[in-house]
Formats: sequence, structure tokens, C-alpha cells
Amino acid sequence: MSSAPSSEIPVIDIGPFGDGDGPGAAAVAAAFDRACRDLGFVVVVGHGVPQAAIDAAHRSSRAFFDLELAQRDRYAAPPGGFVGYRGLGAEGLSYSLDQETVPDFKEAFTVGRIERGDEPYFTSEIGRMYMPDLSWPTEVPEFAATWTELYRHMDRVAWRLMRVFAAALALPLGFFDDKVDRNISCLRAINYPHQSTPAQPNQLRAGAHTDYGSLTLLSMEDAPGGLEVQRADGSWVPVRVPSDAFVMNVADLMAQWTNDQWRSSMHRVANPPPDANGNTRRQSLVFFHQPNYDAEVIPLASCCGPDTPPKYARTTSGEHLFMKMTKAKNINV
Ligand SMILES: O=C(O)CCC(=O)C(=O)O
Ligand SMILES: [Fe+2]
Repeated sequence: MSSAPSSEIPVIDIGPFGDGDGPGAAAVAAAFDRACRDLGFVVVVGHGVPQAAIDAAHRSSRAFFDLELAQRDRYAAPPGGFVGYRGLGAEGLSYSLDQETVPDFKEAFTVGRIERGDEPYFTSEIGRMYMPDLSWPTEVPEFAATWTELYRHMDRVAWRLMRVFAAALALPLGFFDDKVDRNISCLRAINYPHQSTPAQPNQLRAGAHTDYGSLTLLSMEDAPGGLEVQRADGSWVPVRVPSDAFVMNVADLMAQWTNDQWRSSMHRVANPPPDANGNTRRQSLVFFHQPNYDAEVIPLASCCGPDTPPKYARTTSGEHLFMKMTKAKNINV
């Protein structure tokens, strides 16, 4: 299996963007604008996250999934909750689009925002719903530290990317700053177990879906049976990236902000081919960047016009997330 990125998914070095004032900022913004109007997927390099931090979080995630089921279950997400451990069969992402199918062949561990303040935004009932208490798996001693470090790095990269987005959309550079400065992003490790027998009919590692927030950053292991993104004609493109790059994709709220000028593309995780050799286990680390729960999302005036009236009613980041989560997690809960 090649780890060469698909030529349809551009590789963009975000280093030259700097804080928006780098010498290459305009070119980076223009490249993102093109990619976000097309498939909405980018291979991000030059992100500045040390490889050691990425590798360490992958290692502690793998160690967690290697624990006995009874130990993993100690961290089980509460009914209706989204943080903690969700075992095989607990989730079907296609449900988020009202498509009923067999559950995804995966298990996952998720944390919400790690740093919290003592203002009501964090301590109120609604704040605690979006940022439930953290419960780190103590059986893997380095888990909390490695995840906390990766979360901070991902948050910083996403902050810069939101500035790239602002530049790409000809908005003031800080347009999104006050909408994401207390974001409720999740970091999630997903383990797609080795498949020794073919999956059930219609069962995928992850069913087709779009992501819910502003953008998603993904670090993946290269293994058979991976991520695929849907082209406008309905066909699927495999997404392969080297382990030091992140896949970035536009998620629903950016599509809503841009009145669908940018695409929140359907994607899925395919099963390994039946003739795949050896162990087909695959792990990904996914940072779902989700704006502040009270951030309003209304199609931007600059993306609407007489021929392109607003397609979306006003929503908030929290309302959209809650609606999608409720649908995707309604299996076994
Ligand atoms: O594991 C992957 O490569 C993608 C997972 C994904 O798209 C998701 O969980 O939203
Ligand atoms: Fe996704």
C-alpha cells in the first residue's frame, strides 16, 4: 500500500502562512480556498507538531485498546454521552445522516476540551454537558500527559487554520477568533480491529458521514482499509498520508458559514480488502474542532447574493453538535 497522497487532495505547507503575515500567507490562503471549494480535503504539512508528540499519543492509545475489555469498559461513555470509551457496535456514523445501517466496526476513546476556566461558560449545566468531567485511563500511565500535549498542539494548528480560512474568505484575519477561543473540540482515538473474517453485509469500519464542526484534523496509520472521500459524481477517492502529515477536512459548520461554497464532503472508512495480508488493524487520532458552543453560525453575507440566498437558518455550534451526536449515538444507548 502506498502512502503517497492522492493527487486529488492537495498537499499544502502551512508554514509560510505564519500568523497571517508570513511572506507566503496569500498563497496558502488561496490554495486552501481552492481545495475547500473542491473536495474539502487537504493534506497539511508544515504544521509544526513534533513527530514525537504524535507518535506518543498513538502509542498510548494503542496501549489502551490493548487492555482487557473489562478495563476499557471502566471508562465507558455514559448513556447518551460522547466522551470516554465506546466499544464495538456502539456507534453508526451513517445514523447522523438518518441512514440506518449496521454499526461501524470500530471502537473509540474520546475526550472533550481539556482546559476549563471557572466562569459559567464552563461550570454551568450546559457547559458541563459539552465538557464532561475527564476520566483518564490510569492503566496506561502516560495516557493523560500524551493526550493533553497532542490536544494542545491540535488546538493551536486549528486556530491557525481558522485564520487561514478567514484569509481565504477575504474576512478580517481574526474573524473566527472569538468563535473558537473557548472551543469544545474533542480528541478521539479510533481502533479499527483486525478483520479476520469479512464484515457483515453493509458494515463498514465507519459509515459514510460528514463531520459536524468547523474542521477536522486526522493523524492516521497506513493500513489496508482506510479513509475514502466522495467526489461530486458519487465515486470514492482513497486518502493516504504519511505519518507526519495531517488530513484536514472542512466540516458542516464551515459549509454553513460559506453557504455551501466550501464542501463538507461525505467520507467513510472502508473495510480491508478480503485478500489483505497480515494484520489489518488500523488506528487514527482525530481532532474534531468544534467552535465555542454559543458561537452563532449564519451564512456569511459575502457568500450570499441575489442568486445564492442563504441556504441555512441560524444555528449555534452547540445546537448543531447536539443534534448530530444524538443521531449518531442512538445505537445501544
Ligand atoms: O479514521 C478515519 O480515518 C476517519 C474517521 C472519521 O471520519 C470520523 O470518525 O469522523
Ligand atoms: Fe469523519
